[in-house]
Amino acid sequence: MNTTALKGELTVTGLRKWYHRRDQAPVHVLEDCSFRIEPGKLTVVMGTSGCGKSTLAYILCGYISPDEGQVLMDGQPVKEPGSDRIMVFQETALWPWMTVMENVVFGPLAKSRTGRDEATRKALELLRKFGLSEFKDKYPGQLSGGMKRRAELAQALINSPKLMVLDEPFRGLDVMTRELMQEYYIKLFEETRLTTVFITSELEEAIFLADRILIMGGTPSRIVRSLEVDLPRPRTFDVLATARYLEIKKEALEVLYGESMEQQAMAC
Ligand SMILES: Nc1ncnc2c1ncn2[C@@H]1O[C@H](COP(=O)(O)OP(=O)(O)OP(=O)(O)O)[C@@H](O)[C@H]1O
Repeated sequence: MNTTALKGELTVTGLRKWYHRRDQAPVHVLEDCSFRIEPGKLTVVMGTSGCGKSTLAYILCGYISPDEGQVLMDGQPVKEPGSDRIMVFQETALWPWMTVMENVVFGPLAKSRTGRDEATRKALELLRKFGLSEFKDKYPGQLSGGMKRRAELAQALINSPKLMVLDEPFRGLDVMTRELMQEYYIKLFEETRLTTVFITSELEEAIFLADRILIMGGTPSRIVRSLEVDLPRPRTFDVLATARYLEIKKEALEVLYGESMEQQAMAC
């Protein structure tokens, strides 16, 4: 097992976040939002659209600050972005004018943490793992959606982060490609046990990947339910046909449905 399994623990306490906008009413997104992310585990965060999932992800990575509360990673306060916390966004992060290889080695070379030979060696290893060896000299515009997502994962992992935060990384992919990406990702996670926070609005994807699902709810939002996903690992799509999967799905649906009804009632 990789040593990262022992790192990346997050303790999140009492987060409050408002967005202040010129000439418009401020938006109160998070209130008293507290939870723990266990090291070496894959935690999925779900919630209705606009409840503040991306806001939470930005705070965990130090891109924005909460108005109140704190995030500790391995006991240290998170106050700014750092290369030990990597975020993979919904939108592509590949530079279109660079080849796949140039994109993947860009981070370590820019920070002068690694020599070019070492960065190239690591990049080749990651590209092989993601089935992209033959595409290393192609430009992002020459890749399919799934290939771009895999190249972005390689681009993120080359920095050896302690924590990976993925914000709906497979949104917009067609169903088959999305399933393939889920398989790639679960294999990668089970091999590395890199502490992961994975945001998704797809319940099947959430249960297939997760060790635990945190459901956000309320207005402003907080974590309203934590569900253990005690399905066996290594995990294959066969788990989706088990009685335990259906039990977890039913429990999650009840909470998500309740939250969505509450949101609609408030909007009326
Ligand atoms: N920079 C900003 N300035 C003002 N309001 C913002 C800003 N970013 C987000 N918001 C508002 O904060 C709320 C939460 O947004 P956020 O993107 O975090 O939610 P989300 O759950 O990730 O949404 P989705 O599921 O649709 O991606 C929304 O009402 C959004 O309009």
